[in-house]
Amino acid sequence: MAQPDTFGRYRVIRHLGSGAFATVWLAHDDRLDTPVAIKVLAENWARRMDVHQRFMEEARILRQTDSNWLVRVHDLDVLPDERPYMVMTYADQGSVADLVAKGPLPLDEALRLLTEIGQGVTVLHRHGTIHRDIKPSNVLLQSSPVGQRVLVADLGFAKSIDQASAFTAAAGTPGYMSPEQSVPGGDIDVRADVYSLGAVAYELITGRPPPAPPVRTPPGRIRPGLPPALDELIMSALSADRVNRPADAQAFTDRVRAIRMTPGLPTSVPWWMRHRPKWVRAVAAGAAAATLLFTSGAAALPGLRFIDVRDGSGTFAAAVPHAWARQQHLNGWEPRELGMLGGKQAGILVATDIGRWRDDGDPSYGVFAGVLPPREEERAGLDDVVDSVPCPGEPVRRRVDDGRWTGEVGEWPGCPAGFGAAVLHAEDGGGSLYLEVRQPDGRPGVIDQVIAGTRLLR
Ligand SMILES: Nc1ncnc2c1ncn2[C@@H]1O[C@H](COP(=O)(O)OP(=O)(O)OP(=O)(O)O)[C@@H](O)[C@H]1O
Repeated sequence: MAQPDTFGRYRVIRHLGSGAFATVWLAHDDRLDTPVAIKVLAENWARRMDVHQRFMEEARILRQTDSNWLVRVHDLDVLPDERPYMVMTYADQGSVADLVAKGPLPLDEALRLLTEIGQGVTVLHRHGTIHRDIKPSNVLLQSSPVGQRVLVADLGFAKSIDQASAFTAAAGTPGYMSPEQSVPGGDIDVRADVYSLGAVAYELITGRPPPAPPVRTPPGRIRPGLPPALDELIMSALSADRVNRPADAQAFTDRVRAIRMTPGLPTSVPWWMRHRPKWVRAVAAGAAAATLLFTSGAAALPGLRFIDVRDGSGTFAAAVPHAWARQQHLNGWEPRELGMLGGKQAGILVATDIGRWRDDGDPSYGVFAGVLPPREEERAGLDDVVDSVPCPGEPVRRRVDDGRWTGEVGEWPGCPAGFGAAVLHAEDGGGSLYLEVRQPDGRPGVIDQVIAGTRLLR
């Protein structure tokens, strides 16, 4: 596709991207001295009357709504070959899809974005329009004097609420699309957009879109420590039956705003979710990391062979079942994720699939062990961690006192991921550890075996 020099009075600078129906160019309005984005209908669609009309309709809706939360259309014109083009606000900071491609977002940022996206969709609903294709790549970002601003874009599938219950072709993007949208001719209303808002929320928080409906794994299972009200809101928005969703974008956004006001919201992204690409490299480097693995001298459970794994700083060694040690992250952890004081400490995570650590829908087997910060050592106990554990109910507790460690173990028998945790203090005063074991088949004695083979090295 050759780059045109101009569209009317707008001087073309470069190609920004192409979608299924249109191409978007960055151009400059020399008269007003400002950059603009120009969307031109693709040649192969220009003669399809329905596509042509939809393009014009998108431009009209964006012009009429004229909102801070939606891409603004400043002009609409036609090229000599009769293809229409619209002149829009230029979003200079990419899209929300670019942000989430780097991993889950800090909670405060995710909630801010959700509030602004919800405001944009609310404007559409008030205007009598259903967007029908809300997804991270259709939410653009623009810098402004007061910080980054969200612009909901791409109304190519938008429908007027009055017509939506009449014949409606199936449209939307799998993963973000409500179940009723996948039925051709199915009647839809504003709650289809509420489903998509729930799907975007799910992705901002967990780093991945929700599974196909019906969605059964709440985001809090993947990212523990979320306010329960947020888990409830996202799961209700993702209800397969729209009767159970918030009534419209306004109702959804009001609830996000209320959650943003909750005191003491955890802000940072849990350490195990932050560096996914690094873990993948750690797996690739598995052979090199073999120097860190030794067959454990500890007496093993029948059928389960244990190996020693040392953390990258050489602070401690832990015994873990050999079959679980497919992926390793050996470079420390952030005890702040458990609400504790202090910065980064030595820690390891060894699991069958680190990306699914704490995912109850499809759990992995694994062991996490991390050194507790010195100020926490004296007072830390199981009570300090139960709220961060991704399992319902109370644990079955028992004391540990094996000559090397004293402390407390908790096991959650009702938890589908077979979850056990321990807070341990070295009897020689050398330090303290937090330990998690996940084993969906719930073999008894595994956590004791891990504890027996775990020791501080200095
Ligand atoms: N106002 C804008 N400012 C900056 N970039 C934009 C703007 N509008 C669209 N783009 C970019 O142009 C590209 C094409 O956008 P377009 O809306 O045509 O299609 P799409 O959303 O990528 O795909 P589809 O419409 O098939 O879902 C995208 O990369 C989009 O981010």
